[in-house]
Amino acid sequence: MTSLLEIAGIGKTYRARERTVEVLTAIDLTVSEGEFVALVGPSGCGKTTLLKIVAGLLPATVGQVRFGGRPVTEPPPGLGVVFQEYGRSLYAWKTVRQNVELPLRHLDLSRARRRELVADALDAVGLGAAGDAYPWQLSGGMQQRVAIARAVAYRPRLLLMDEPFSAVDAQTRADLEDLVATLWKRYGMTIVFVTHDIDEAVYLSQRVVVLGAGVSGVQADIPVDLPADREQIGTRSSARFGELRTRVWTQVRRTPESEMV
Ligand SMILES: Nc1ncnc2c1ncn2[C@@H]1O[C@H](COP(=O)(O)OP(=O)(O)OP(=O)(O)O)[C@@H](O)[C@H]1O
Repeated sequence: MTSLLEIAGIGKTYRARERTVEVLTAIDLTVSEGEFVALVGPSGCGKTTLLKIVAGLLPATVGQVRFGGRPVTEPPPGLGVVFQEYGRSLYAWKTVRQNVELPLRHLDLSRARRRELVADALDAVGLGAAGDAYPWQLSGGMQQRVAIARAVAYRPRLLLMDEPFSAVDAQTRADLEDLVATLWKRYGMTIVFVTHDIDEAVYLSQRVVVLGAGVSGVQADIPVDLPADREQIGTRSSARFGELRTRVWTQVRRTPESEMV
């Protein structure tokens, strides 16, 4: 597989008045085209910071990110992002359809093609009938489906997701996890998924990357050799799932100040 994303020697130090905080040190990570990678680590270890650097939203202090072979210096085309705070990422005064269509307006597409992509994305997330609704008329889980539809309508090569399901109830969360797994296969995207939830990381991904607080480099990179077809009850109750979650937990707990839930 060819590598789509190359993170090389990334370090980030935040400087605020007299205080400096070194958040990331010497992070090297390569993600292949089509891979699903989960990123976990204790609270404050810099997961969101790393995602923002990869997205071109924040400059690194040292190191380089390459996406599709090109250095990332600003948000690159072909990259989509879904954050936790979906409520704030949707425009309340625009309909669901208009929200999903918005990023497509920057692309050189005919109106008919744009409409086709929006309809396909809304169907894919199970909201084919909700195009005329406004976000505030929808439940939290449905709003997050809109945010996901908006990202996939754009057909990104790489989708970055930052704790996208931490604000929804357990049942909705399970449904959204399965939705993302289906979309990943359907669109052939590469996904980097940040989560606090180790079981979620193992359930969804092909590889779990552990970042440590105050640790130089990636702490662990654990392949998830579960069958490709996963199912909430069967997969999570398998012996191999249990072994993998224990391995990831052990790595996360090795880091000081662990605050994992
Ligand atoms: N703009 C900023 N200025 C100064 N410090 C910052 C800034 N943004 C983040 N930090 C600090 O950097 C550290 C890492 O934050 P970040 O949000 O990347 O971690 P995280 O692993 O995603 O945390 P969580 O799991 O709690 O979301 C934290 O200590 C945070 O307080």
